[in-house]
Amino acid sequence: MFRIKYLNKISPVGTSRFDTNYECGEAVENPDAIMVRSASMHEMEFPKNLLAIARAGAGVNNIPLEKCSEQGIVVFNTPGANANAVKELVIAALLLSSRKIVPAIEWTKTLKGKGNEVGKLVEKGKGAFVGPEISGKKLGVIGLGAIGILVANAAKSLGMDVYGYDPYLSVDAAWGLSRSTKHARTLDEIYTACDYITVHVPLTPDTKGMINEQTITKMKDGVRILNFARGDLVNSKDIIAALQSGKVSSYATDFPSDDLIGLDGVIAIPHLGASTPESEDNCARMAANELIDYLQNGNIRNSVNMPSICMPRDSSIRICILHRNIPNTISLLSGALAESGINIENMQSKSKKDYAYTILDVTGDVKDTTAEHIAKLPEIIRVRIIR
Ligand SMILES: NC(=O)C1=CN([C@@H]2O[C@H](COP(=O)(O)OP(=O)(O)OC[C@H]3O[C@@H](n4cnc5c(N)ncnc54)[C@H](O)[C@@H]3O)[C@@H](O)[C@H]2O)C=CC1
Ligand SMILES: O=C(O)C(=O)COP(=O)(O)O
Repeated sequence: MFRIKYLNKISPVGTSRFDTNYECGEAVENPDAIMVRSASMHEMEFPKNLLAIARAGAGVNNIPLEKCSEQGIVVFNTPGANANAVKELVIAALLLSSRKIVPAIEWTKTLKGKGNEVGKLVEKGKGAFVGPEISGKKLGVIGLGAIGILVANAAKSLGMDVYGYDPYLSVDAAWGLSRSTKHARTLDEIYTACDYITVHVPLTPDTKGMINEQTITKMKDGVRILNFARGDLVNSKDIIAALQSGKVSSYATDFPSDDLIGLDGVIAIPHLGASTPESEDNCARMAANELIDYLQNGNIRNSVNMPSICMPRDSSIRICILHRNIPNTISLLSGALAESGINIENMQSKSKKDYAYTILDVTGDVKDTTAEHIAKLPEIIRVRIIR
């Protein structure tokens, strides 16, 4: 029996994947795995038996990754599962930031009760809400991952001239990107050329505050900035000053903060990027499948802190070992198993930065003490035997 704790509401399309071998819910104690969306886990103490955390979504800045790695907790996310939902909201925000739609709707409400005058008042007042078309304008997309690519391609099909910047662009991503996207080799190319700039990078120490006074200065006067990635990518104080001076004409964000709410030029949306039934279902399904395959088979797919390994199961006993990525660990492991008369039938080992994962399918008399014996070897973080 595995225990799964939910820290946020997770779509039943995912939770229904857990059969009677699982006890699941928000009240579950001492879990073997956690499913989470945006709840912050930084202050949490993790139980010793916690094996995995699945983020039903993309961003993992709410999870203490280093602490998880040190404690042998595999962290999964669901790459691309909510990308279309975010893309659609970003396209809406491009138009909202251009056409003054929100203040215009608010103004229209003030005409309530004016009876037959409404039509005349509309025609008289609409001049205050003129805004440019996006067709033919330059859009800079920073971060060409699952979301950035969809945004770039959709903007292209709406007639925009799209510039993309991503120094770590994956080969798969490159295949998906419209060939007409202009390759910006530096951020400055985006900053100086673009009328609209949209950010789609993860929040990390490197990207925190990347949109700030210095970078805004390089941008075109009247630039429109969109942030549907994470609030801390943009320095609030600096963007507010730039809005007030007119340097930035609009800031659309999915991450409202107290200082931004209600300011002229700010379009603040309550983190709705992934809030569609389709994306909630996709993320939950993918996250649940990742957990099930890890808990039952030791397979790792889409982990952000550990390498991916998927090995089909046969009738052997499986030993799963999370360890540090240092030379000689594999030979220590095989030596320890040989001493206990255990034969390795199949194995895979992969590393990711400082950590590595090894799956051994074995035959022989595997006792529970075997795991304890291996766990005492240097640099071993966690050992699990799956029968
Ligand atoms: N508003 C919302 O509800 C949602 C927000 N997000 C946010 O959007 C971010 C991106 O999501 P995905 O596209 O799904 O992730 P992804 O991992 O597919 O793409 C991120 C891209 O950013 C690139 N990148 C990393 N550092 C960079 C840098 N310094 N400069 C330029 N590019 C850089 C990577 O190479 C990668 O291609 C997430 O990390 C999350 O914070 C994601 C989903 C929903
Ligand atoms: O996937 C992401 O990174 C998101 O920001 C979506 O967050 P949510 O699952 O809607 O709380």
